[in-house]
Amino acid sequence: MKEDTLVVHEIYSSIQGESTFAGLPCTFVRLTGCNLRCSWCDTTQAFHGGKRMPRSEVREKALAFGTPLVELTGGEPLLQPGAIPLLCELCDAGRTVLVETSGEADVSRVDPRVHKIMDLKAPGSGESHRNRWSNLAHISPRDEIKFVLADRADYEWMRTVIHERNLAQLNCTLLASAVWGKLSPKDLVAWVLEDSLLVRVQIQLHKVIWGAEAQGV
Ligand SMILES: C[S@@+](CC[C@H](N)C(=O)[O-])C[C@H]1O[C@@H](n2cnc3c(N)ncnc32)[C@H](O)[C@@H]1O
Ligand SMILES: Nc1nc2[nH]cc(C(=O)O)c2c(=O)[nH]1
Ligand code: SF4
Ligand SMILES: [Mg+2]
Repeated sequence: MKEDTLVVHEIYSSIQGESTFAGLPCTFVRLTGCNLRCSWCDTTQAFHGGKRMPRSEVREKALAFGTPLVELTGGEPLLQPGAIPLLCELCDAGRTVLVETSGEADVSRVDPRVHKIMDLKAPGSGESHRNRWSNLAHISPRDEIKFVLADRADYEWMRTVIHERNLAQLNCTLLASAVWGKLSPKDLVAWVLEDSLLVRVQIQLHKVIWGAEAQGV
């Protein structure tokens, strides 16, 4: 069955660099392939290649790192049918499980125990038209919606989306992140304070620690 194998770019442990889990030891399972091409994507190396592995092997390799926290990312992890049962099995194994997803893929079948970290792609990504707005119906208070912003226009788009889609009613964390090297976090913080906007500004911690070019961290 096509759910029995996964094409994997890498499996490694590091410090979680994003979301409200930032700073915690975490094992990352990064799947290969993505159907979007965000202009500023920092993981283009995961678009192609990878190694096809039995799902059981992916699971056991991830669990063997021993961290209580495990994240499935990519590429776009939810493009592979095996991602859904893998997330479920990692939860069954007692781990806190995160999935980092683009917001284009359907999240309705993700196990409710999983914390979904879902991007809403702003215009600067070039992929804003791909946002699957119906995904918002599957966001619970344990999930996090992330905006990665390239400029002031993206910030204003986020502000409009938060108000017009009434995202506060979802009771989930709203993350605002600057595209690394493009938008100054200082500017982002100033705008957030000016508007008293209820978002959590985040900095990609792994890039502060190891630099923007480091891979496998
Ligand atoms: C590489 S993506 C993989 C998961 C999924 N495809 C997605 O877009 O959420 C992981 C996260 O890194 C963020 N990201 C990618 N490039 C970035 C950059 N240059 N600066 C800040 N965040 C970036 C994405 O927006 C996403 O939240
Ligand atoms: N350390 C670290 N934390 C991360 N959190 C989300 C990441 C991702 O690429 O999805 C990521 C990553 O690439 N590295
Ligand atoms: S959806 Fe994620 S992996 Fe795909 S291009 Fe955008 S940031 Fe990169
Ligand atoms: Mg990353």
